[in-house]
Amino acid sequence: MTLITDVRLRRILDSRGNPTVEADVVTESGGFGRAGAPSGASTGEYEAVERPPAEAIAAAREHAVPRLVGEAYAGNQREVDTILHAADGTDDFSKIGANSAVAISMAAAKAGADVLGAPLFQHLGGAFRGENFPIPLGNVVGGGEHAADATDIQEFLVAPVGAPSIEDAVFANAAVHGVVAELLEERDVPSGKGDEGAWAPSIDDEAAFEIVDEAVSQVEDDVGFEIRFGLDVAAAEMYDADSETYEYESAGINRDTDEQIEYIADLVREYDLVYVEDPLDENDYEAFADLTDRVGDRTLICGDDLFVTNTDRLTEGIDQGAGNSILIKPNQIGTLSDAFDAIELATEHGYDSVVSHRSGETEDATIAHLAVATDAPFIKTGAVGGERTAKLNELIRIADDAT
Ligand SMILES: C=C(OP(=O)(O)O)C(=O)O
Ligand SMILES: [Mg+2]
Repeated sequence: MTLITDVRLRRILDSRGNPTVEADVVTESGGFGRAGAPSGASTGEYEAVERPPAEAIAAAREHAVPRLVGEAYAGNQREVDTILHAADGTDDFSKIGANSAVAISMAAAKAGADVLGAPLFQHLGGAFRGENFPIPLGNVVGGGEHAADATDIQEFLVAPVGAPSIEDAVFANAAVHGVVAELLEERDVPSGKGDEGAWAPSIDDEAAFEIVDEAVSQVEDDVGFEIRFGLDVAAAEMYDADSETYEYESAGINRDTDEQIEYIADLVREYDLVYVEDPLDENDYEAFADLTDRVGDRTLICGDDLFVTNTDRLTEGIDQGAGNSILIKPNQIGTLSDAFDAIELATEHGYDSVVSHRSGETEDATIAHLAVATDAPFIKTGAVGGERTAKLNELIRIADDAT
């Protein structure tokens, strides 16, 4: 029934207006799945390779599609993903492109679920999933590679840790996003939005901390449950290897590695941060381990560019005690099976998984299902904006048994 009979690939628009890959997978019994590849801007050095979409599509049509059509079963995700690896033949998807690979992998999963008549999260995670929901991390202020002339820290992320339901959590994040706008207006600070829909004002990080802290407190008082916040520092983007310092341009400060560790540890204590992603350079496991040692008992130290959803890099991190959580971006590694393996390895070793969007997104909501299917404690997918709410609203639908 789930034998793949057609794979179609096309270029579509992503949220930045750039082309990306969309895949359709059709099965013998008429099952259908469609998925779009996201795309990063602050990409990790060790990510699987995203090829220009036209090239990725041509290469996948030549090398992968013939191996799938009439040969593979969409209901057998491992088989599909193994074939994608074999068709590519490299260890970083540089031949067919991780963008083609991930779009086909996710579309096959959806086609498999369609044939089975099961929601995607259940097809991926089994009958006992669907009760637990991830806490959504919502980006409300940001800069870095996602907006020019804004904060040095890439993302200020709201975490409604005490929300009684996913619906309450999603609306709390949107409310904080709204209050941040009011506070910016009160201070006469004009602001556009960055790539992920967060406000991107021309302020330094210190001012952003004040504003987000105040907005979180206001909304916490309104909703009556605990809301905290966290960061994606995206420190690899600030790190200058020549001077071996982290460059905070808006504040005009450079910090060496010890000072960076101290600074982040102080922020964790001062703002009771619940989450800190990529506080240090993507090559510095040792510094990650040092920071984890200091504050890992009170916050999540998450590796995004550090681990790139890669089990080899996660294994190195586990060995060194670097971080206590991993960001999971399926397109960083190329297939859903690889993303699952990273989550399983993390769980086995007490690392929390944070399933994540990219700054360039489509309406695709696979990551919402992936988070529920794997019982991930957090999902990072923005707070507002159509390509972000596609995932948040899908979580609400999953909770309502309406997917
Ligand atoms: C979502 C992120 O941004 P990008 O997709 O640009 O890597 C991130 O760094 O976590
Ligand atoms: Mg990141």
